[in-house]
Amino acid sequence: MSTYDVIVIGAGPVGENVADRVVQGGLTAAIVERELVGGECSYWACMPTKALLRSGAALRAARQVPGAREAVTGELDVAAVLGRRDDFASHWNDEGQVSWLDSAGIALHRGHGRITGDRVVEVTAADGTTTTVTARHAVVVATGSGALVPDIEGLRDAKPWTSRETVAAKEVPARLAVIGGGVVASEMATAFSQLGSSVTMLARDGVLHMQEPFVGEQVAASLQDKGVSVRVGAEAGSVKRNEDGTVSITLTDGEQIEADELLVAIGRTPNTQDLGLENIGLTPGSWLTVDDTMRVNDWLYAAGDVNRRVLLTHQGKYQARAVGDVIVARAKGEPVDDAPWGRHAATADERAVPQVVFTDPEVASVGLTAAKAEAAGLNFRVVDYDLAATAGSAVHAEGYRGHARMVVDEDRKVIVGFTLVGPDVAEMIHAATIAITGEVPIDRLWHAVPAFPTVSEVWLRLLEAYGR
Ligand SMILES: Cc1cc2nc3c(=O)[nH]c(=O)nc-3n(C[C@H](O)[C@H](O)[C@H](O)COP(=O)(O)OP(=O)(O)OC[C@H]3O[C@@H](n4cnc5c(N)ncnc54)[C@H](O)[C@@H]3O)c2cc1C
Ligand SMILES: NC(=O)c1ccc[n+]([C@@H]2O[C@H](COP(=O)([O-])OP(=O)(O)OC[C@H]3O[C@@H](n4cnc5c(N)ncnc54)[C@H](O)[C@@H]3O)[C@@H](O)[C@H]2O)c1
Repeated sequence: MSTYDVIVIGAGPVGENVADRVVQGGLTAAIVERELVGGECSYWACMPTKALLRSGAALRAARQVPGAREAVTGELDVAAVLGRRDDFASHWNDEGQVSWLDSAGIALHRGHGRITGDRVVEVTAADGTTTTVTARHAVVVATGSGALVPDIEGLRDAKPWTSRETVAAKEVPARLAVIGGGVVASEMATAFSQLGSSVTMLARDGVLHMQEPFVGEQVAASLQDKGVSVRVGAEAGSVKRNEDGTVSITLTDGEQIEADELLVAIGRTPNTQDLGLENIGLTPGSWLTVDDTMRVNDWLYAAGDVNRRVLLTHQGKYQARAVGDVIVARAKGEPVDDAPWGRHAATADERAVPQVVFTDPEVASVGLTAAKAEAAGLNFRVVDYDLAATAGSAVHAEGYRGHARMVVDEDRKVIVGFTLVGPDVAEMIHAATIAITGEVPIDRLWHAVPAFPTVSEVWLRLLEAYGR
């Protein structure tokens, strides 16, 4: 069969969810994938990175509780951690996800997809053979993103690691240098220092600087405690891979840093370079601009990383649910609900994006930072509280250190931003996501009583500090 109702290019988490939603809505769908079904997230990003980080976090947690601490007598078993990572990456084999596609009734075309005309996609398989597939209703681009490598002298020739090589590393380098201070840089500096690397982080613009300022301060301090050299403001001027395999990085101020491997983690570039965008009047290599239903034009949609709205799996999958449903509605001539917070609009992309950074301490945030509330021109108030002052934190871990901030829209009396930094705060953020998405009035939140003694008691303390 070469004609389907919907063709999805890219079988990452987003593409898979679009196709599933479309089929559940009664249409036929094919997915085109050039590498592994499951995409970046399954094999080189979310899952394996969290597996690399979790063992160190569990060890830290045990060491912070007297009684458990005494039971921990050794160090991390590096081989076991890497083995667990391999399991989480399904040993880079996509059989499991392919059988899921099968069971969901989604056709798979393996190969590189290129758009050659309206609703037409040409698929080039690994052996060079081509197939043409046509969509009756829509083509959805869900091709994701790749690592951005900047034009630093000698960098490309030095064959740096991107997130892919780092996440899939078979051995732990003795010395790892990292260019970047964002999410990948911070998580991988945490993971590799736990695994025994001596890590130098060249954080030109600061550590996690897009978050509230106290986040970067606490994460950088903790990385330094682990022996990571955090060099805020340092910029690589040139890079050279030496004959003995080591890497020399010369900073713009002339200082030289030596390492065994170099990770470049300075952001992403869209996978649209060879997608045939020129055949439909769009620019190859550009991010795809979409409306709130992920529509590019009357038959083309783009969801996930490739539209640059939010580069996170859960938010891309949320977009996938909206776009899958809206394609079905439009195909069947049913009403489209694309008003803010409507079923077919990805409104939360702008108002309530949760993110967890799995550093030690963890960072969990949703909605606006104070800086973003200021930039949006809101009349807002910031309320801060020390997480270590909750009874739950003292029980949770000795020497618990953490912080919470709530940003309140004073005109509407609702929370518009919430940030936590502290050990194991990841699971606490969904309460804030619900408060922001539900626009729960502060007066009503007063009646949401946190259980004692949990770290969530910070909600009560923040509301008291706010003036309830
Ligand atoms: C190191 C790292 C850690 C991360 N950790 C997290 C995390 O903990 N939580 C989180 O929410 N997000 C995390 N992210 C972000 C997350 O990985 C992405 O947001 C997510 O993978 C985007 O999904 P996607 O389906 O849009 O794209 P992808 O997962 O990139 O999938 C796109 C797919 O399209 C295929 N493809 C591309 N072009 C073509 C073509 N022309 N023809 C056929 N197939 C094509 C690719 O091979 C790929 O399989 C992390 C990212 C990185 C780099
Ligand atoms: N836990 C998670 O949710 C998770 C984990 C990893 C990655 N991700 C996602 O993957 C995406 C990519 O992560 P990332 O860390 O590559 O990007 P990022 O945008 O988080 O951070 C990039 C950092 O590099 C800096 N930078 C930019 N250009 C530079 C240059 N030339 N030299 C030095 N520094 C430079 C930026 O100031 C920024 O601090 C992110 O958008 C993130 O959301 C999410």
